Amino acid sequence: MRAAIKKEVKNILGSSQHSSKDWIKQKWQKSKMNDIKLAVLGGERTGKSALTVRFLTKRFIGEYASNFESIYNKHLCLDGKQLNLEIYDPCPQSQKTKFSLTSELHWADGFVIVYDISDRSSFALAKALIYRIRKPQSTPCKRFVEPAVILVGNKQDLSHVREVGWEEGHGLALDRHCQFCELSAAEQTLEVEMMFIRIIKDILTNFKLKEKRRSSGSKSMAKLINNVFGKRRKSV
Ligand SMILES: Nc1nc2c(ncn2[C@@H]2O[C@H](COP(=O)(O)OP(=O)(O)OP(=O)(O)O)[C@@H](O)[C@H]2O)c(=O)[nH]1
Repeated sequence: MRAAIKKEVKNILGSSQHSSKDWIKQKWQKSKMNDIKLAVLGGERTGKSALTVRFLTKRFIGEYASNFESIYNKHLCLDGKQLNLEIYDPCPQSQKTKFSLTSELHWADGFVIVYDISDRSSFALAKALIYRIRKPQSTPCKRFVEPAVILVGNKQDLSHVREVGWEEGHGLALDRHCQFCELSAAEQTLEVEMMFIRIIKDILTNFKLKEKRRSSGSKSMAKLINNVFGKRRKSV
């Protein structure tokens, strides 16, 4: 039954299921400025697939197969710019074995970290994931730009059984320099769309910052080379 639903979603989206091997190969391909890679991570059953599918199809299907990881592709136009979006939706097994996030950190330009407001343990996991993503680099690099992150408290329609307050989510996001929102994949289409647009815009801002640092880095290198070799030539 679940597999049939997944097949339906796949047909709607033109998504691709990848073995871990394929995915690892893809990570090292050079990204272009208009290629955006987004990883949706979080605890089990928090609604990662529901949010992704809601964004891509505007539909809420209710049950999603969770035995394989997927990368969905979407072409979109934002502020007049054509973008190729890839969204990685892991399966619970892959998340359990890959908590180090090494591959995800290399692959993704941004992260949507999801917890369920009616499940405190999912908030603890979201917190751990954010701390991992925001962990200072072991080899600091001037050109390094922190990946864009949005913390999402899903299942807002279950406020009557809430275990995590809005303030807690907001506080964690502020503390770790992330965006934050609470919403319901089950009941809201626009809010889900706005959430994805927010993170995509942050990623685009990061791209510009990286490009600026790269070009100022190569200018200073050219200046340095000129100073060293230029002077030497004069003295000969
Ligand atoms: N009430 C409510 N249920 C939701 C919402 N979003 C998802 N669900 C339900 O939560 C369950 C898990 O949703 P999924 O989208 O499969 O969650 P997931 O994080 O992708 O799950 P795994 O990949 O299996 O860990 C399903 O029964 C969904 O119908 C929501 O906003 N409100």
